[in-house]
Amino acid sequence: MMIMGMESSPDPPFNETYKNFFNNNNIGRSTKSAYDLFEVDECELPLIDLNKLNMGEMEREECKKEIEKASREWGFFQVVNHGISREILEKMRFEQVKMFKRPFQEKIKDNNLNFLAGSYRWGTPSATCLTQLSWSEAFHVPLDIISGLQGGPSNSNSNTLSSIMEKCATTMSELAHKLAEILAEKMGHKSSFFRETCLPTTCYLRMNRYPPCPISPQVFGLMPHTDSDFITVLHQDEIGGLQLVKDAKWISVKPNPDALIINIGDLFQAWSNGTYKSVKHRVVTNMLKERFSIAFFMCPSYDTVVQSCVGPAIYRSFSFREYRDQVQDDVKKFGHKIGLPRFLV
Ligand SMILES: C=C1C[C@]23C[C@@]1(O)CC[C@H]2[C@@]12CC[C@H](O)[C@@](C)(C(=O)O1)[C@H]2[C@@H]3C(=O)O
Ligand SMILES: O=C(O)CCC(=O)C(=O)O
Ligand SMILES: [Fe+2]
Repeated sequence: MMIMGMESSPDPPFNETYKNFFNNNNIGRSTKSAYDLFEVDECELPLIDLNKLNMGEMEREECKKEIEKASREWGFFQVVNHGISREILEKMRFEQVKMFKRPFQEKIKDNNLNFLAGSYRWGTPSATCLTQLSWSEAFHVPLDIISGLQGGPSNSNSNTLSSIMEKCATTMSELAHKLAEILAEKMGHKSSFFRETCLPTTCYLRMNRYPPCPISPQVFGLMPHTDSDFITVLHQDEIGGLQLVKDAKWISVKPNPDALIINIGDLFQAWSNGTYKSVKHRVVTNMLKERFSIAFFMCPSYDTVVQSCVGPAIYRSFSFREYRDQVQDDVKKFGHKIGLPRFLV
C-alpha cells in the first residue's frame, strides 16, 4: 500500500509523532480492512420532532414514547425543533473554526488561549498502535470555566468565543435535562436527580476537529468508544464520518443539517439498569476534507453515586469518580476503555 501525505507537516503534527504506526505492515496486519470501515450502510437515525412536546397531551405522549423507544433500541437519535437556533449553531461553528485555525504552537501554549488554557487535546498520548490513535484535535471545556469568564478581562476574541460557547452550552444543557427527565419518567421516576447532580461545574463542551487524513482510510478520527456520561448532545457538520453499532454491525449516520444527535451514555445505561443503551460509536477520517463537531456531555459531580433505579441491579453502584478513574486506568493499561462491563454484578 502506498502511504501518501508523509511529505507535508500538518497541524497538529500527527505524521511526525505517529510515523512508526504508519508503515505498510502495520496498516496491513493490525487493522481491519478499509472495506470494513467504508462499506457500511448509511442510515437515517430515528428522527424526533420535539415540537410535539409543546402540543396536546396525545402528541406529547407520542413524542415521549419515541424518545424512550429510540433510547432502548438505538441508544442514538436525532431531534429537530430542539430549541437551539441555527444562528447560535452557525456562530458557534464560525468561532470554533477560527480557534482551531490558530497555529499549533499557540494551541498547546496555555497562556495564549486565555480561558481555554489546558483544555486542548490532540491525537492519543497513550496509543501504542494505529487502532488506538484518534486523528483529531479537541478543546474539552468545563461549563463553569466558560461562564466564569464572561465579562472578565479577556481580549475581545476570546470574549466572542466564550459568549457563544456559553449560549450553546446553556441551551444544549437544557435540552439534555429535558430528555433525561422524559427518560426517567418513562422508568417510573419523576426525578430531580439530574438537575441536582449534573451542574455546570461538572458538564463539558467539547469542540472537535478532524483534519483530512492522507495516510490511510483505516486511521480513525475518533476511535470506537462509548461516552462516559448520562447524555450527549452532538452537532456535526455536513461532511459525515460518524458511525455507530446497530444490531452488531457498524452503520454510518447521514448528516442532517437541521438536527442534533442525541446519544445515551454509560451512566444512563447503568441508572436505567440496561434499559437505555450506551452504544459504541466512532468517527472515520476523510482523505480530503476536514470535519467539525461540537458535543455537550451531561456529567454528574465526581461524588455522585450512580445506581440502578430498578432492581435487581445488573451493575453494582459506583461513584462517577470511581468510574472515571477505572476508565483512565484501562486506557493507560490496554489502550482502550472497558467501561460498564467492569461494573457488572
Ligand atoms: C482513549 C479514550 C478516552 C475516551 C475513551 C477512549 O477509549 C476513546 C475516546 C475518548 C473519549 C472521547 C470523547 C469524550 O471526551 C470521552 C470522555 C469519551 O467518552 O470518549 C473520552 C474518553 C475519556 O477520556 O474517558
Ligand atoms: O464528532 C463526532 O461525530 C462524535 C464525537 C464523539 O463521539 C465524542 O466527542 O465523544
Ligand atoms: Fe462519543
